Amino acid sequence: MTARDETVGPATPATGDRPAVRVALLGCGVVGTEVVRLLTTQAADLAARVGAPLELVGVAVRDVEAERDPVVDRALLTADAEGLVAKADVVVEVVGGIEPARSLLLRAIEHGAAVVTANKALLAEDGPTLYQAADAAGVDLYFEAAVAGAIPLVRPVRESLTGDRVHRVLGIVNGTTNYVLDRMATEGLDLAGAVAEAQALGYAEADPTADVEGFDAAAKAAILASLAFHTRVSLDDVDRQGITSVTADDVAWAGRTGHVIKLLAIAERRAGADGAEGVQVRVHPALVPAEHPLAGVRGAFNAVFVEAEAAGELMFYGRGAGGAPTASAVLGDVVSAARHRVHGGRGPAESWYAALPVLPADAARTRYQVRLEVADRPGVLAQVSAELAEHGVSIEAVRQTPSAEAEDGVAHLVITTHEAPEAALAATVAAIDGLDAVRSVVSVLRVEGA
Ligand SMILES: NC(=O)C1=CN([C@@H]2O[C@H](COP(=O)(O)OP(=O)(O)OC[C@H]3O[C@@H](n4cnc5c(N)ncnc54)[C@H](O)[C@@H]3O)[C@@H](O)[C@H]2O)C=CC1
Ligand SMILES: N[C@@H](CC=O)C(=O)O
Ligand code: NA
Repeated sequence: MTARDETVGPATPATGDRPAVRVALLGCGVVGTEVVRLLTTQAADLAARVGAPLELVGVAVRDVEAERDPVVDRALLTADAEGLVAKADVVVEVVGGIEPARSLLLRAIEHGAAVVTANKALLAEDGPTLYQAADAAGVDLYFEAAVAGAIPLVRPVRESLTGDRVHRVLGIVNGTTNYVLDRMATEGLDLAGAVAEAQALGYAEADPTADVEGFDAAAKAAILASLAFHTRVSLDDVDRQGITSVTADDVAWAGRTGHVIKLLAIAERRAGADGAEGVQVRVHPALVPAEHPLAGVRGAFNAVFVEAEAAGELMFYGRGAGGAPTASAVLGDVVSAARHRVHGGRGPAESWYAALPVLPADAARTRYQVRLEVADRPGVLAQVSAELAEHGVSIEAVRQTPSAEAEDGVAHLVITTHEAPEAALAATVAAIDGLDAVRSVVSVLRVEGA
């Protein structure tokens, strides 16, 4: 046997006599319960990967008497979250919302604990406060679960691509709305019916506002934009439109024109009005060509494209929600933070050196599909075309069909434009709406991913 042979063989967990890394869990709902399950069932493997055992020292809950999954040891439950964070090396926050999550995380950091959170709402509203506190205390702040659940996306953008220059991030980051739009397209459901189905399946909450109004996707877009462009971007900087205005008719027409409607989050570098580079971040429903990979993202799945200078186009796909998938991302962060406790080292701090201006919504340039009900008589198309030309919006295609539902003498006009500034398109639509021959502007949807 050679000297080399003696060094190889089955791996032995190198935990030695190292003291356990104490983990505190704040919140024991959908995600928290699955975090406990992984910490419990994977304990030996996690210890081997960290180099020391992970000891769950407590689980802070609102109601210690409530019925829970048997995987949660009731002896660990406490209503004293503040007291718990003072006893931990790593604090995991899966409570959600702004307060008391923010205060608890800040308290944990003050005590010198590394923190792991899945809380996109808090990060998008007040991430810099947490980053600054973590930096001052010299502790880790990890949040892979906050964007696209199980999909490794935060770490690739924050760490793997930090040697490159990201141009654009585009994707589906909300599983609930993707499920709803998918059911509308495949089953012909209306929005309310599809949302009710999503609620019954546990995707949408009883109050589905954060998902259907695009707040959840906008928070994730703000976090991704901050990481990708080394610039502080908050929820308020995101031009946000949810899916509540998407009708069954819009979905059916999308299909007829070779598209599907998806709620997209887009963050990109753009030149502002003064020509200087800035960042534009938006969330809105958009028509995606049926052959585009995003069109094939079904059900509650997420998928995100990242376009970078040297790397080119990267695609990340998987489960963006759900207890177990989200817990997978949380545990990855726990292991990273715990390894630093055991072996030294730090995760990345906030990087906002580029401080690019966040550009207003009208800085965006996209293609559009405008659907109109018009009088079915000679010259109407020419009038509409003239308005588009007047505002510098170039037409890519026009399709005119007598509308099956419309009364006699009314035609349905579907105009697809070339890329146009949002402001020019808005002015064009207002002018078209004012034409006598135009009965109504039925819908205006952006076209992305062509
Ligand atoms: N459920 C999912 O698919 C995903 C959730 N997330 C994020 O993970 C976090 C947790 O989400 P879920 O587990 O789905 O929510 P959840 O509502 O199921 O669980 C939150 C738990 O925290 C408890 N809680 C509230 N205030 C508390 C307090 N002061 N002290 C202790 N416990 C308190 C609640 O009683 C509840 O049991 C949120 O930030 C959410 O945005 C992120 C990705 C996916
Ligand atoms: N509500 C979110 C899940 C958490 O991020 C979604 O539907 O994607
Ligand atoms: Na993720």
